[in-house]
Amino acid sequence: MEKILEYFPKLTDDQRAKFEQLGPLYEEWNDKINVISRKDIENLYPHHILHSLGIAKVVKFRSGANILDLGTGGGLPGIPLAILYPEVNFTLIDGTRKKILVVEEIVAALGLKNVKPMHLRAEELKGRFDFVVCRAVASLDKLVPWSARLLSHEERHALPNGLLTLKGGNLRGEIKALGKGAYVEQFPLTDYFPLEYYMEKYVIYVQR
Ligand SMILES: C[S@@+](CC[C@H](N)C(=O)[O-])C[C@H]1O[C@@H](n2cnc3c(N)ncnc32)[C@H](O)[C@@H]1O
Repeated sequence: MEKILEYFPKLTDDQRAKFEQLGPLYEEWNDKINVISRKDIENLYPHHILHSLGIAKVVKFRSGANILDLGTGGGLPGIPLAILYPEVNFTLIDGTRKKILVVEEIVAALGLKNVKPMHLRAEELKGRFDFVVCRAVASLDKLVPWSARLLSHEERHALPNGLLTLKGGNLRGEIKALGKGAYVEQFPLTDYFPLEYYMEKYVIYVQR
């Protein structure tokens, strides 16, 4: 929790309380349904919650924005972002029913009113969003077409609507495979969180 407070020092009491509740909730649910590597659950805050919030360092979502978390698993990055942005609407989808059950339980326990969990594959979803966010779901050549048809044409952020995905390692091949038509920007997470764990971890932005 200290790392969250260090890099997000302006949290309200309510946000802080909700982030504090996340630890015990994920521990409880991860014992029943594996949504976070059991080896790494002790690093929930510095490795998973802070990682999810990396997206908020790249773009500040505006009040009333609609954000899709594609392949949310147990709610990452969507739940931490929904705590940080209570005035933004989050739709969290996953193709695996039991993972959405965990999201539903955590959202209910936190009393988050701005999160809509749905058991659905991205290819079946209808709707329009300002940004599609995701972590550890698929290669860019899959994520880009899945998200492209779901992005709204109405622009209301400093960054044009697009895909924001958390990825790591050498991404040159994946980015090259998208071809010259795609505008891609790579934001190193060490710019925001100067920690060894975040070396070679990025937010990848692909413009609609
Ligand atoms: C490795 S998990 C990552 C979960 C979460 N984003 C995280 O970082 O903890 C990938 C998830 O993406 C989901 N997924 C993969 N392709 C999908 C698709 N086309 N539509 C919806 N969910 C998908 C899988 O069911 C799985 O739960």
